Amino acid sequence: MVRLTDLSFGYRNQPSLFSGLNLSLGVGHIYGLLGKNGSGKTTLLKNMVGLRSPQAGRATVAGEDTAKRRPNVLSRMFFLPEEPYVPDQTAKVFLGMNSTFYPQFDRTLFGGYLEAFEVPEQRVLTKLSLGQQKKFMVAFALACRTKLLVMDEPTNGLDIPSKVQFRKVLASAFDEDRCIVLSTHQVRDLDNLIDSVIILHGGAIKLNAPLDQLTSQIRFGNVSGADTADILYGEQAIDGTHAILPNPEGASSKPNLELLFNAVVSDSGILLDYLTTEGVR
Ligand SMILES: Nc1ncnc2c1ncn2[C@@H]1O[C@H](COP(=O)(O)OP(=O)(O)OP(=O)(O)O)[C@@H](O)[C@H]1O
Repeated sequence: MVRLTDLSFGYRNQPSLFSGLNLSLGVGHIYGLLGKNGSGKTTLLKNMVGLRSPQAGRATVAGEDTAKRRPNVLSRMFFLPEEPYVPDQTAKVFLGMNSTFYPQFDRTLFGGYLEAFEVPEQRVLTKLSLGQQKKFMVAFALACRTKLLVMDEPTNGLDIPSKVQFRKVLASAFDEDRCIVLSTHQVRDLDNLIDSVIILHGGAIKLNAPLDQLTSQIRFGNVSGADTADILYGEQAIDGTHAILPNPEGASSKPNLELLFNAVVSDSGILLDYLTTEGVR
């Protein structure tokens, strides 16, 4: 569905952010793109959807270069920026002007999402609070039912109940024909929501793997004392060492995204080397 091939990009008069980057994303997945502040997540997503043009290499969706901004490609994807712009209009006027670009837009679903987010439908959009504006745009993005949906930091600015609602609504909107990409630097926000993780660090994709494939090869758990010998990565805590371990017996464990992220961006390459050996990366 999405393919970045040997992609290089840097802003004018700045060092290159990516050089020869490759990434392939398929339908039927909700990807979490994780990276530190300033690692280039937004820039990567903008290259993906054609809002920035690669200096070398290609970004394609369904085989077409997104930088060409062809209408038939644009109607199949939706990019929601971190701080979406809303016009000084009512929802009705906004929908009239924008939903026509998306042939699969579903008005009933949209109304249901707004209700779930408790966003009033009659108000002028600029009169909504920033959180309500964001939820309005999330509802619109989901209701467009595009094959590719890319959301940059979708949970930023949402209160805790809204984050819970966001998970529910997104899970209900997902189907096997869609590819959803969510970026965040707040790793915990994506817990129990994504099925695949992409980690961007140092201008490269350090990891791109389904969580079930990861947990078949590694185990997340707490260990203490003598058990620490096998650890691929660990962090000391009050209740022992929160650890990532080899998983030769294929035991099931709940992925700890924060620990995984810290392990991948740490200087220790032990976990990544292990995953390479096990064929997960
Ligand atoms: N329009 C721009 N012109 C020049 N430099 C930019 C521009 N936009 C971003 N940058 C720089 O590119 C780098 C990557 O920025 P980007 O916004 O892609 O990172 P990010 O991972 O999304 O960060 P965050 O998690 O803080 O949102 C940063 O060093 C940033 O200062």
